[in-house]
Amino acid sequence: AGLLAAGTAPESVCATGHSAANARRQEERFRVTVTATEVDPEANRNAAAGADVVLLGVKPKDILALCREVAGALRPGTVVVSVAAGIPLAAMERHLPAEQPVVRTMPNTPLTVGRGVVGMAAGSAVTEEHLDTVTRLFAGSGTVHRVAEEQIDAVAAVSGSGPAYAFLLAELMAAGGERMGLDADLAAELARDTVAGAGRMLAEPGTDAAALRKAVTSPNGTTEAAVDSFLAADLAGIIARGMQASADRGRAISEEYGGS
Ligand SMILES: NC(=O)c1ccc[n+]([C@@H]2O[C@H](COP(=O)([O-])OP(=O)(O)OC[C@H]3O[C@@H](n4cnc5c(N)ncnc54)[C@H](O)[C@@H]3O)[C@@H](O)[C@H]2O)c1
Ligand code: PRO
Repeated sequence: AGLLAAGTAPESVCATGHSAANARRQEERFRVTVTATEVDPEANRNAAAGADVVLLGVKPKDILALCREVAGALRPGTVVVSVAAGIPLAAMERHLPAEQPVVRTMPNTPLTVGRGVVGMAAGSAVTEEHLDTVTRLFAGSGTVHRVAEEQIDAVAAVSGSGPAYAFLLAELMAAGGERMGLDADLAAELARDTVAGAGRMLAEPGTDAAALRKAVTSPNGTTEAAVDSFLAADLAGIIARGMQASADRGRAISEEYGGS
């Protein structure tokens, strides 16, 4: 969805997946070619053979097997792009032909609505031209940031996993509203629209989260009471520890699945 929103022509995309039924659904939804490995065991290799860019979107535990599967089909200049959390560039490079350009990315789901964020780190055979190609793929549906690979786990902790934190906030605000006697549907709608509206304000150029928060916080008013209560309960520490857990999990995935 993000690639198409960014302007990639549907007829230039060949996607693959396991299930034939799901492949048909995705073809209808996105108007791209989708082939299923349960019907054609060569689906991944055939898709890779014709591609300028191969985007690997499987679970981290499956990435290296997929690299081995498509390795023999890749053309020398084809850029392999991974979105997998935790899987190091060096591990993918070990399972692909020598000198294959590999780019490790950390995207997020708001790409599907044109407001995504992507962190991107370059493998050893990647040129500026390859990075420009990958940047163009994502840039129409979000912002793309080049980072050192050592920073990708931190990018995942902020922006890769980040949408879930905002959705969790909406869930918890809805539960809080219900607890105070609001109808469940009304509480959910108020919370959802509030998080979405605040996101829209943050998306305006030149805005600053702290300044927007202060504009809502009247001295000695209701917001101040809530914010003081959050901070007294160490919300800052809670968020920092959660983000550290995300980054730690990235490193653990590297050790679990990226070492061989
Ligand atoms: N969901 C996110 O917000 C997000 C953000 C950044 C990165 N990622 C990364 O995206 C990847 C996918 O995560 P997900 O949660 O979307 O998983 P998912 O299970 O929803 O998607 C994986 C897909 O890969 C298909 N698949 C598995 N093995 C295959 C194979 N050998 N050939 C073809 N298709 C195959 C599955 O059928 C499935 O459709 C992970 O590596 C994750 O780290 C996800
Ligand atoms: N989703 C993936 C995960 O939860 C990577 C960041 C967002 O592991």
